[in-house]
This record gives sequence, structure tokens and C-alpha cells, in this order.
Amino acid sequence: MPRIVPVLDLSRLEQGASEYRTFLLDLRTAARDVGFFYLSGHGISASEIDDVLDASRRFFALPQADKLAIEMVKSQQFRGYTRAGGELTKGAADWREQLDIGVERQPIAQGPGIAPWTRLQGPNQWPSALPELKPALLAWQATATAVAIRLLKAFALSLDQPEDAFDAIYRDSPNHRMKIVRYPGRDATAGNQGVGAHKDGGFLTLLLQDDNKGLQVEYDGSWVNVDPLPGTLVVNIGELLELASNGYLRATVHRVVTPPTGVERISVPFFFSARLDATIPLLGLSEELAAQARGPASDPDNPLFRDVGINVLKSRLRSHPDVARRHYADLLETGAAGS
Ligand SMILES: O=C(O)CCC(=O)C(=O)O
Ligand SMILES: [Fe+2]
Repeated sequence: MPRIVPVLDLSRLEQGASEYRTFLLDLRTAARDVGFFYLSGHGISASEIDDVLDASRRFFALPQADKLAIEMVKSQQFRGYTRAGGELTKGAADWREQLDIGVERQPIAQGPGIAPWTRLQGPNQWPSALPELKPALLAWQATATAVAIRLLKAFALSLDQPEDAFDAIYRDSPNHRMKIVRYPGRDATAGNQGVGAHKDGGFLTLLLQDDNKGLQVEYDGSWVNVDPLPGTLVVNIGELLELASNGYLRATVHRVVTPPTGVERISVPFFFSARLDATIPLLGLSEELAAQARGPASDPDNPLFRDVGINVLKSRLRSHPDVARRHYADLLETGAAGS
């Protein structure tokens, strides 16, 4: 039986016209059918992957005080450390600790008439006890960005669009975000929500996972395991690609189940997204493709807007109510965040 979550080899794009064409077709099929695939042939060395996972493990092994020194609640930009149970998915606590890193940029000066999402731009928080983490993760951001852009161009081509169809909405200041995550094991009777069922918000997510299981994707009404496959990245479609393709491409629901006691799982999701000031276009699909587009499957509790900044801000406010209360109380009172 073929795997439900297929393996796609990115190097086929460089193996002549026929491989190139079939790769694009396979990509489109995988992204439309299950919305998840493993990516091989990405050109990232095993040592670079090991370095990121090792640096992440060293971060989580720091004394709790060093991690709490950069707790996310100190950051208006939702950057920094969140302890296990500190993040919510659909109102329920996720049993994972994590460090959120965004793009390193200067904050935007605030004042009347400035959109609230502009507060999302600004610096990261880095642990002073582990100076090597910053260069390791910034290097990974650069590597993952390059792969994400190659994939995004391939997606555009696979939908019979010009290769640069998405360029204008990420060029110069894409808003990618990444995190390093540790899922501590625990007794199943204590609950099993590593991260609750959700869709990702950006264009594409590139996920690095260690050797431990836990990631599951919803397919045809059941949960399918996306077990680790050494040397690959797991790629999934986010809501922006679903929106741009009018639902032709699928942003699939996924979750992580907590490992058993005595096991921990490390993962590094990288979310490639559009500029915060972008508006997501609706691609002009060919008649044949348009006929197969299902329309974006919007969650009635969380409707999506074509304006990127407000979507991102809404989702961050929901996930991190402590940051929301500390830094966005004005919006919560007036409902100006649009949620
Ligand atoms: O840790 C994982 O394997 C997936 C995490 C995830 O889905 C997320 O953070 O959005
Ligand atoms: Fe996710």
C-alpha cells in the first residue's frame, strides 16, 4: 500500500524536463490530497540538521531560571520561552515547552492610526546562558527560508502560475517564525495533548523532528502517524496557500500526541509566511483546476482574512493569553484585534 504521507524528492527539479514535470504533478497531488509530505533531496546536510536538534536539546537542558529569564510574556512580539502548559490550542493547554523565534527587525514606531499588528515586529529574546543558540537558529532560518522559497515557486508552477506568483507578498520582508519544541513524556492518564489539533497559518511549514513519534495528521476522518523518516523534513500546507488557491491546496489539521513517560520528543517547526502588510491574492486558476477547488475551509470560530497582519495577530493573541493581557490589553477591551 502506498504511504498516505508521500516522500517527495526536491532534487527531481534539477533532473531534466520529464522529472521536473512529474515532480510538480506529484507535489500538487500531495498538497491537494493529504496536505502533508516528507521532503528528501533538499540539499541540507545531516550535520546541519543534527546541529539544530543538538542546540535545541542543550537549550531545554538549561536550568529553568535561565529559560524563564526570557519568558515570552516579556515580549510584545510573542518571542521567547513558554513553559509546558503555557500555550493554548482551542482553549486547551499544550504539554510542550518551547522557544519562539521570529525575524530580527527593529520595532515599528507606534502612534494613532498605526495598525495593531505592527507591534508584532521587533527583536527576539535569546538565552545568555547558551550563546551558540542564536547563530545556530538564525542559520537554520536562512536554510529553511531558501527551501521554502524553492517550494513556493514550485507550488506556483504546479498550479500553472508564473514561478514568481507569490513573490510580491513575501519579498523583502517575509514574516517567517520558528520554534524549538520539547514534548516531555508523561503518563497517559495525565492527558495526551502535546499540541492540540490545528492548522498552521502561513504558506508552508517545514518541520524537523527527532527520532520520536507523536505527529499525526487528519486524513479521511482518522489520525495518520507521520513518524520520523531520517534525513527528511515534513512539509505541510498552511492557511495562506489554501486561501490563495481557493482551497485547491489543503491546510490539513494535525496534532502531536505526548510521548510516554521517560521519552521526550524534540521538533523544530519553521513557518514560512507572507509579509505582515500583505493581502493574499486569489490565484486565477485554469478552468480545470478551478473546478476542483473546494473553497477555503474556514473555521467558523476563527474566520480568515486576506490581510495577513490581522490574522497573525489574532492567532497569537488566542494562543498566548498572558502576552495578550500584558501587551495588548487595549485591543482586548475594544475588540480592535478583530477576534
Ligand atoms: O512538533 C511537531 O511535530 C508539530 C508542531 C506543530 O504542529 C506546530 O507547532 O504548529
Ligand atoms: Fe502545526
